[in-house]
Amino acid sequence: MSDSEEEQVKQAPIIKPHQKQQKDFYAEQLQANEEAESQAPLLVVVQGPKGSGKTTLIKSLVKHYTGQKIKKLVGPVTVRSNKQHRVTFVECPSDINAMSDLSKVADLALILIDASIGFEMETFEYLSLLNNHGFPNVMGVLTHIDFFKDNKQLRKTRKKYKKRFEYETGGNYKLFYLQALKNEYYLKQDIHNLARFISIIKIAPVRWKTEHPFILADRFEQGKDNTTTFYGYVRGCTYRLNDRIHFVGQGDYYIDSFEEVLDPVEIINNQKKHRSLKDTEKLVYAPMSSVGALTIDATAGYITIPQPLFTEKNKFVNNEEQEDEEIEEQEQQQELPEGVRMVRELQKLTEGIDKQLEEEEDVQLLEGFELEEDKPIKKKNSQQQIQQQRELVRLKNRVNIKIENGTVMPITDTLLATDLHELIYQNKNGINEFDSVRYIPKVQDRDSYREIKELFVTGFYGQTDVVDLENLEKQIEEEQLEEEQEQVQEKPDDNQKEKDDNQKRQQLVNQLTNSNLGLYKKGTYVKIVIKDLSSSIKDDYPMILARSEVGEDNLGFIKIRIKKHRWHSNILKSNDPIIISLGWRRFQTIPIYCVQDPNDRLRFVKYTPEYDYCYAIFYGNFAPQGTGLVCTQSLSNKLSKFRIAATGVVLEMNHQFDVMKKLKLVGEPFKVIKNTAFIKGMFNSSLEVAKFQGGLIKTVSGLRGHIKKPSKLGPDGSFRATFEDKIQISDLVFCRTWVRMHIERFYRLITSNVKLMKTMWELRQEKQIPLEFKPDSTYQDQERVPVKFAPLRIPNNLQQNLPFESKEKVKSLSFRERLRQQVEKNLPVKSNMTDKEKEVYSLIQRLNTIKNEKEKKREQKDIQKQKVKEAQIKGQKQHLEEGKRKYKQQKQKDKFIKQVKKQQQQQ
Ligand SMILES: Nc1nc2c(ncn2[C@@H]2O[C@H](COP(=O)(O)OP(=O)(O)OP(=O)(O)O)[C@@H](O)[C@H]2O)c(=O)[nH]1
Repeated sequence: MSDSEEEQVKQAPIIKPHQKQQKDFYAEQLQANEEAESQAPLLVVVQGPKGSGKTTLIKSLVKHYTGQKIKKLVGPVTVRSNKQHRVTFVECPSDINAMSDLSKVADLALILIDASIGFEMETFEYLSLLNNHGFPNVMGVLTHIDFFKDNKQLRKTRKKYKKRFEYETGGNYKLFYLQALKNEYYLKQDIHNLARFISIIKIAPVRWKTEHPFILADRFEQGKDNTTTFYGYVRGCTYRLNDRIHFVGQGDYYIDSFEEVLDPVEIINNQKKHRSLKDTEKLVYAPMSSVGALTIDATAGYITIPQPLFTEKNKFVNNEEQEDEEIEEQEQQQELPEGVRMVRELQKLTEGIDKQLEEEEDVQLLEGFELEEDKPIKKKNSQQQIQQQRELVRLKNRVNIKIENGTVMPITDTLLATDLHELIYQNKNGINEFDSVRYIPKVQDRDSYREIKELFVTGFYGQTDVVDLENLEKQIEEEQLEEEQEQVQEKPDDNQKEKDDNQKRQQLVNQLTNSNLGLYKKGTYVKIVIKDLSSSIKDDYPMILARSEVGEDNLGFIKIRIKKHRWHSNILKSNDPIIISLGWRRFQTIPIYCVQDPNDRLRFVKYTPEYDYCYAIFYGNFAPQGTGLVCTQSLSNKLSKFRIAATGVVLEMNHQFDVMKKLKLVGEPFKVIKNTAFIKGMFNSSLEVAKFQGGLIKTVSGLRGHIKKPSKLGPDGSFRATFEDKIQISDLVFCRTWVRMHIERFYRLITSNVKLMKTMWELRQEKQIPLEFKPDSTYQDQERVPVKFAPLRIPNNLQQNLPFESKEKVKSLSFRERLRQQVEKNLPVKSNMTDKEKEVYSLIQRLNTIKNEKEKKREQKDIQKQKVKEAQIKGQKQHLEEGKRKYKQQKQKDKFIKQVKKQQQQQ
């Protein structure tokens, strides 16, 4: 061994035996956990709009898996799909609460789409709910395809729906087609394909469920002492028992008792490889529905026997009719299976078989066959039965029966078939059981087999059929050999046996410790008792009992990222109540919306943006970061508009959040001395000024300044401020401030009998209050007078010190300019013109003056005309608006009066 290798060996950790044991133990535990995890029934939620075929689909699937027919479907239905796999089907009502609850628990969602209508609003709502509560596996199912008679149109529609479904679900999920209905069930082949897909589907883990155990109750009972008992499988993950439970949609309750009970649809744990089920192993568990003839309600179970099987025929019908009916019945019975026919005939009997046997000698046990020789053999319907008859008669003529003491008794002609059984099997222990399939008595040992064999000796005693006996012996020997071989094969080696024993023991220990520690693994069937349930339970509504996680029932402020749903018609308003579905709980709260400024300040916004994200802060129960949530505005199920108002995700939880609203204080200067200005109108008292001392202020023109001290000049609340330059007296001065917004501590858990807070809109509608008119809030035309600034005059001192570039230059003036200056300064003007030129010049001047005057007048007229026109238009507009307002008010009044009258009439 080289040095490096030696070093490696030295560095490698030494695994001690007890460490290995521990490692093995953990590996086993892990494996056991994995096994247990796979054992919870797959929860399939069947969702779709009204009349899309949800019930029909569940019934068809149950019939496919178990052969059982469900008459009335209520609540969850669990079926055994194969030995290791169970499936629970739940129908999802169109109620938004039920949809939201079931979207949180589904392993697989079957989304039904009625092809004759197309995608409906519920489908999009449910997809949105699934999206925000951790997207589980989804599958689309297209029903009502038989609505399309034209093949081309059908193909086109299927393609269109497939494309849309893929777009909505992200392209990873399948869309199944259910071609048609046959006898109120979908076609076998379609259902077979769908069932196969359900059985093999790999379930994507949803984070919420892997951390939050729950029970979807499939049965409940209400006791006399105000207790309610729920039964269901533990799902999600291992249930660690605590003293409280959250009944989704009902509230939190203390657990009275919680225990494991017998699983109604157990997994079959045998080692055989094939997983398919025998008929006897097929099982459906639907305690609230009526399956086949069995109906279970809260207090009792009933078996329904179809009408024709138990009603006695009317005895007073005339004979002809009766005969006709009998013929009809016979014809019907010929089509029925033999077993059914026998049972029906037995039901017709007015007295017991024993009595009939006593009274009559020729009672038939085998139909169409009489053992009495005198009587002719009756005509049979089927060829097979005739053959059977002949063989039996032949047997009867030849048979001699050996009785136990060895004597041979010849058969009498009148021997009854019933006596045959007694004669053959009398006093034989262990051979009374019949294998009804093969008609071979079950035998414990070889001797008894032989004894029975002797009973079937044909002919006289002594002339036994030697070949038969040999065959039989051979057969027995072969069977024994086979049995031994099987035993040898099945016999496990000692190690394996020991391992199995250990495993069993470990399982038992685990079970005991788990139940003592209050751990209930996923897939355990449990019974939960809670007391004093405050409201009644609807059995067609999902009953989800979730573990109350520590901290999740605490209340505090939560910051979420939220986005208005693109299909919701209105934007959301701050301080308007909203219903939020977060975690297991649904509650009403009052959020305020905000956005984040670059300096991390949360700035209040009155409405949510139309297409963008913003933040919302509300008072609610805590949920882990990253949990998705869905907001709705009401619980009403009117489908007039898209019910999901917004969706979001939890970002942060805290006892308080600072959401600030911008507030601009405006003031006017009333005295300006150089860079100092005295400002009024910004504050109401000198105390307020003292609070803002040192604060930053700004003029409209952009000059910055500081608030100095309260001033005695001017009204109360005036102050002295300094600016970086002298401000104008006409300037406005602003002070930008922020006000902390109050977030309401309002929280109302949604239960079945909760009263919700109304939104402003609802209140206005109810009380007929029109929108408040604020004249200040309306936009008005602004008339801005242009400011006349005084000409710039630079003092001589300053001008002398200025650099040459900025100095005033000596300009050479033109003749005209010089003239104007002379006129302005009243200096005598030297004229070079002749008299004639002067005359012409003065004439031109006069004409110009006249022209200018005329133009001036025309301009003034035009302006006046324009003003008149504008005034006319303005007047018309105001008049129109006034008219509109009055009309609206009148309409609202009429509506209100009508409602009042209606209410009075109803009273
Ligand atoms: N022609 C045709 N009829 C169908 C199909 N699927 C369902 N139906 C019929 O549609 C009707 C409604 O079916 P249901 O299974 O009760 O539908 P649902 O979704 O459970 O209805 P709700 O419980 O009212 O929400 C029944 O009369 C069905 O027979 C289909 O593919 N083709």
